[in-house]
This record gives sequence, structure tokens and C-alpha cells, in this order.
Amino acid sequence: MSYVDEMISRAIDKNPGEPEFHQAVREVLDSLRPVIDENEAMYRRDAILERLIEPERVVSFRVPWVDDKGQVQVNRGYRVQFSSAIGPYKGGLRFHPSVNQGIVKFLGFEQIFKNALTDLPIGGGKGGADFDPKGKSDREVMAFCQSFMNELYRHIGANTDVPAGDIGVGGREVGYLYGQYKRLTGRYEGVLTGKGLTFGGSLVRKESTGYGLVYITEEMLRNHEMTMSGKTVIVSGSGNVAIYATERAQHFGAKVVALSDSSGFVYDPKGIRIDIVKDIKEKRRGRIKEYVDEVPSAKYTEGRGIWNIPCDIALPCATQNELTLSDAKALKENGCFAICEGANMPVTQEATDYVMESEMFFLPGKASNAGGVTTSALEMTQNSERLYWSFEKTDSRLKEIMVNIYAQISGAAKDYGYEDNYVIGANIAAFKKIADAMHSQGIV
Ligand SMILES: NC(=O)C1=CN([C@@H]2O[C@H](COP(=O)(O)OP(=O)(O)OC[C@H]3O[C@@H](n4cnc5c(N)ncnc54)[C@H](O)[C@@H]3O)[C@@H](O)[C@H]2O)C=CC1
Ligand SMILES: O=C(O)CCC(=O)C(=O)O
Repeated sequence: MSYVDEMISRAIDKNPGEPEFHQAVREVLDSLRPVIDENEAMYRRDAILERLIEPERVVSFRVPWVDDKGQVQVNRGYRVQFSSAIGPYKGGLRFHPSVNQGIVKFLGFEQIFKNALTDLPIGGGKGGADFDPKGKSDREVMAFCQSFMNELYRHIGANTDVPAGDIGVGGREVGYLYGQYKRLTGRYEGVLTGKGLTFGGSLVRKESTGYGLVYITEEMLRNHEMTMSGKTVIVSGSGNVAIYATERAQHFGAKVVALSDSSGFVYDPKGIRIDIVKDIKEKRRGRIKEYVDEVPSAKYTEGRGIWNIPCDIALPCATQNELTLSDAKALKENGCFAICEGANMPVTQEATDYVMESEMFFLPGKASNAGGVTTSALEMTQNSERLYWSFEKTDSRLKEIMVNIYAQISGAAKDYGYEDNYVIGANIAAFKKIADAMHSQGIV
């Protein structure tokens, strides 16, 4: 059996009941075959892949808190410190009822490669809890965040592990987490990113994942003599990534006609009014169906189906495995020519295979949604300098890094004879840096 196949089996055997982690490992290792084949004996001797798929540390803990009725609730928290090969662990926290160890491990594993592509000194980690902030009062969210930090603070630090937001964790949650960290440790340091702008946060962090997605999509199109201008775009989700992807795509002249949430989707043939979506989602914490109350041209449909709407470009920005094989076929039939992932692993493996075979452009999340963690790393830089950068400086650095990521992934794909295969390109470009750092640091 080849080394890669052995390692895929090992990941499955040693991590039962973690299908998302298996999926992420398989996707990465499969595409590393051309590199591993070049020097299989050396990679085997150094157990590079065994070490890469085994997190350095997994912490799981009890999170008790009191709800508004006086009832004690108990959730489970996690932090997976996957790899510090190229810097302190870095990656978000997800608060969602679906969170379990396998999901946090898949996200932490992806994060190692994504962070390597940024060319900034950050390793890979991820965390979260099976807590649902939806429908909770601010006091309940604060109580949960404080209890979560009562354990997490022992494991993190500005130079060891720097969490940030993800699904269900935005500015409000990061603020509560930061306040509790400061209270417990007495330290005022860049231990979390995505902080508020009055206490060490960076301009552009809020916008950065969505903006970065559009910057790299535009760069890919530019390299094929195209542009987003005039294109019809579908964005799924209506959270942080979706909102700012929509805003930037519109800025580039695209027409975004649909957005969704976990209940359903809105279709607005005149183009989504992002100011209204921001009001519903960021201020009122409401549901996307409220959009049609304010925009008569729009239609709301309950349930799945957003990918049946005709478009040129699809930007899945909600959650993992949200775009299936039948969705990919519907997109292709309706003329869609590019799928660029804003979320982490939103396209299933079968759908990805189909997309690659049908010669659509496909940008994998570890490259195309790297704008968020990039700006987080820029926030760490600003915190270390004890300075704030302007919006323009931060945004232009973000753009530069996204363009550089595109150059790396297209270059690596071409070098190995897989031109325009950005899945292979991203995995190989990232792996080479990680493996080199691991090799140089000895057996740790
Ligand atoms: N926030 C960030 O900076 C980054 C986020 N990501 C990824 O982007 C994705 C979205 O994250 P955020 O926008 O930060 O979260 P968020 O919590 O702000 O928004 C998530 C959105 O997805 C929707 N959603 C959840 N499950 C859904 C489903 N099954 N079908 C349709 N919609 C669904 C929610 O209703 C919500 O609108 C996640 O995969 C996350 O890991 C990736 C890189 C950075
Ligand atoms: O900003 C960060 O540190 C992490 C963002 C994140 O969780 C991700 O890239 O998936």
C-alpha cells in the first residue's frame, strides 16, 4: 500500500466517528501524492504524515453556565492545537450545536494548510463548543463565554495559541471572552483576534474573509482574461463571510441575487440590498426571511435549493458540506463556471470531483477564505507593535496576500502538471512549507 493510502486508513482507524476529519485528511493527502512520490522514503522515515494528521494537543472541557431562568446548563468545549510547525496555533472558535471533536479537528487540520499559504508565522488550531448563541440573551452569551474562558485561558496566550471567531462567534463573543481572559490573567495582550476596535482590534478584520474571497476570485478571473464585473453571483449563508463577500462582489460590479441561512434562502433578481441584510443580521440578529418584508422584489423559499438559481459564480459561505453533487450539477447546467469556497469545506468531496471533471473553476477554502486569518495575523502584528493601522493599509496588505496565495497555488499546480487545479496547488504549496519546517525542527 502506498504511504498516502496507509495514512488515509490510519486517520480513519484511529479517529472513529469523525467523518469530517476523515474527509479533510483524504482530500489533502490524495492531492499530495505527486510530492510524496518524489521522496517517499524520506517522508516515511521522518513520519511526516503520521505527525501531520495527529494533533499536538486536544483539550476538551465542561462548560457550565446559568440561563435566564436560573437553570444550570452544561456544554462541551474544545481546543485542538493541531500544529505549531510554522507559528503559534491560530484559528477560530465555533459555537454551534453541531460542534464535536471531529468537526473541530477537520477545521484545525485545514487551518494548518491555510495559515501556511498566508506566508505569515501562524500554526493551525481550532476550537469551539456545542453551544447555540441563537435565541440567547446577551447575558446568557456572556455567562457562557466567561465559563468557556475559565478553562480555555490555561491553554492560550499571545505567543502560544491565539483564537478568533468562526460560526456563532463574532465581535460580541470575542469581547466577552477577552474581558474574562484579562480578568483571569491580568494581562492585556493580543491573545484573541477579531477584538473590538477600541481594545486592540484591527480595522478590516470583520470584512476580511469575505473581501479576501472576492480578491482572490477576481485575481483568478483576471488570470483568465475575465472579471467579476457584470457577473451574476450566488452567495450562501448570511453571516460574517457571506455579508462581506456580497459587499465586495457588488463593489467589483457583480450582481449578487441570493443569500441564505439554515432555514431557507432569499432570491432578489434586482440584486441583494446588503444594507438591509446587515441590519437584519448584524443589528437585529434576525432571520434572512425578514428581508422580503422590506424588499418586495425578493422571494423567500424555505429549506434548501439556493444552488438551483442560475448564476455565473457560486460563493458558498455558510458551512461544511452544504453544496452536494446534485447542487453542483444544477449549477453547471444553469451556466455557472466558477465555485469559490468562502466557508470551510462547503463543497462535498463528490461535488468537488464533479466540478473538477467538468472543468469549472474551483477555489478551495483553505486558499480562498484565508483572508480572515490573514487579517487576524495582521491584528497580532499591530498588537505587538502597540499600533493601529489604517483601513487602507490593512486592506491593501490583505489584497496583496490574497494575490500572492493565488500565485502560489496556481504555480504549484502548474509545476506538478495540474494547471488550474487549485485543490492540488493549495495542498502542495502549503505542505512543502509545513514539511520543511517540521524537518528543520527535528522529531517533535
Ligand atoms: N469568520 C471568519 O473569519 C471565517 C469563517 N470561515 C468559515 O466561513 C463559514 C461561515 O462562517 P461565518 O460567516 O463566520 O459564520 P456566521 O455565524 O457569521 O454565519 C454563518 C451563516 O451560515 C448560515 N448557516 C449555517 N448552517 C447553514 C446551513 N446548513 N445552510 C445554510 N446556511 C447555514 C447561518 O445561518 C449564518 O447565516 C464557516 O464555514 C466558517 O468556518 C472561514 C474563514 C474565516
Ligand atoms: O482569524 C482566525 O484566527 C481564524 C479564522 C478561521 O477560523 C478560519 O480561517 O477558518
